[in-house]
Amino acid sequence: MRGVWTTADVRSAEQRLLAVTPEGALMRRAAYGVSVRAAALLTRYAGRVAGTRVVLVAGAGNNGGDALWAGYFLRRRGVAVTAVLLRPDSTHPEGLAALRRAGGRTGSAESVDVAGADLVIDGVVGISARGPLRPDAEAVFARVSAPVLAVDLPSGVDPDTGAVTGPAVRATATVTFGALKPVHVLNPQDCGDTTLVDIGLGGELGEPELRQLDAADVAAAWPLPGPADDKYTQGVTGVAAGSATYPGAAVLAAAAAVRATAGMVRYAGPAADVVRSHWPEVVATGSITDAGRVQAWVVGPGIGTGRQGRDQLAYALAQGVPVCADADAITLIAAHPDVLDARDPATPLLLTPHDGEFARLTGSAPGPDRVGAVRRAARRLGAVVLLKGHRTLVAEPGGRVVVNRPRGAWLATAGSGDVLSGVIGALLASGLEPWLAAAVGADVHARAGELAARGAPTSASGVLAAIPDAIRQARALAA
Ligand SMILES: NC(=O)C1=CN([C@@H]2O[C@H](COP(=O)(O)OP(=O)(O)OC[C@H]3O[C@@H](n4cnc5c(N)ncnc54)[C@H](OP(=O)(O)O)[C@@H]3O)[C@@H](O)[C@H]2O)[C@@H](O)CC1
Ligand SMILES: [K+]
Repeated sequence: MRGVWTTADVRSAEQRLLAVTPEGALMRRAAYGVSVRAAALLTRYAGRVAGTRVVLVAGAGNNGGDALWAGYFLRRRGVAVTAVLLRPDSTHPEGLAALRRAGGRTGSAESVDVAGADLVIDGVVGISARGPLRPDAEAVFARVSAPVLAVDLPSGVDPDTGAVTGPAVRATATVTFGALKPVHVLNPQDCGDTTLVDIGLGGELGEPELRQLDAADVAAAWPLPGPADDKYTQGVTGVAAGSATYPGAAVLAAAAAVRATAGMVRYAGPAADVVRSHWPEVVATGSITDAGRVQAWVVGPGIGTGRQGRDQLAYALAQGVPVCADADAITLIAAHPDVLDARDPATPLLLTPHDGEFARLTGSAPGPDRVGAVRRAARRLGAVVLLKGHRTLVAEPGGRVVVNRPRGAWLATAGSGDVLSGVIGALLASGLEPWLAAAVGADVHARAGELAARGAPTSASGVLAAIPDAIRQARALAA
């Protein structure tokens, strides 16, 4: 599992490390990492390192200091380096002296040939950033046509939320130090390809703000049948979804549960005949009260927001097994919070809203601080909340949050959410703790979307068909 730390965490860890490190050593280590990445980008985009032209854009703080020191290292590799000093009177003195010593030049925003650079290094602002790019820096970046390497993070993007509220740098690549910060996982579009340079912070960092699963985490969590298992012991998933008029959600959610584990899937609802005809391995009945015993319920996709859906939800919540409430079930909970009274508080509940459902559920849209919003919702509802989005987030009431890895936007297709809830339901039934079931389910769902799409639009049925390959992929990468 990869950890992600807030700027406050990183700053205090840095303070402790600085106290026991020779003056300037951390910055030089960080800057050397920037210069190595810069050289790789120059090789890729300009075909060489020596003889290329690099422009540094340096602000007033240590981020600018990093850029200037990186310029010093690049000078030693024969690169022509010019620094635009946004705050000439408060530029990092040692960094500036080092750059000048190595033969680097400096100039004002107007005098430097920014458009002629082979690479631009953004050292405007780092973890002390507040708000968008200021007009002087914005004017410089408006003239940039070369690739941009961001020092620590793209300036103008909020380090702790990844939000962009005005002009900001869009980087080709980012080099960060010591720890990933939220911006790198919440806004990878603006960071480009992020590399982490170890400056020895590891031991000083506490609990991470966010976590990201690796293939190894997914493979380790994925339930595998043992020699003593039968169809019941692997967990029976119950699916209450769809309607006679709209059976699609029922078919997709039940089928996803079938694809996701080797155990048994029961379906209960008005689409029983359609589900059975598509997936004969599903044990289907018309009414949830006749469904028989299950180890987890998926309730909601396509059940409607009327009396029948409400009864199905209340029944599932009263069975003492984990419930994944999706789609219409979320709207029902938002409209009738008392429906949750049927639930024993010890029974895990997992909610999977998109932004609109989240707003209905909590009374306000997630806003720019999506991590804060989902964490608060999980705490208040006493439930695991999976907030869908380009970056899917999973929060548990205790405060831990997992952020999904980006795998393209192909999953934004009708019925995709039904597939996700089926996968998560199967994992819940197998006994995974709900937070992990949601995070692992979202990971495999995203992998399946990527495999199904392979560069062209796909459909929920395509995602469904790719689930086994997605599981194989995660297991192979972890092996
Ligand atoms: N500590 C360490 O050991 C190490 C630190 N390292 C490096 O230091 C960086 C943090 O440096 P830092 O704390 O000096 O602040 P930094 O981010 O450069 O900001 C400077 C000033 O900019 C301003 N400003 C704010 N918002 C702005 C905006 N939107 N647009 C423009 N300007 C804006 C604001 O001042 P203001 O103008 O508001 O008074 C702020 O004080 C870190 O990201 C990493 O790169 C590495 O070398 C590893 C070792
Ligand atoms: K920066």
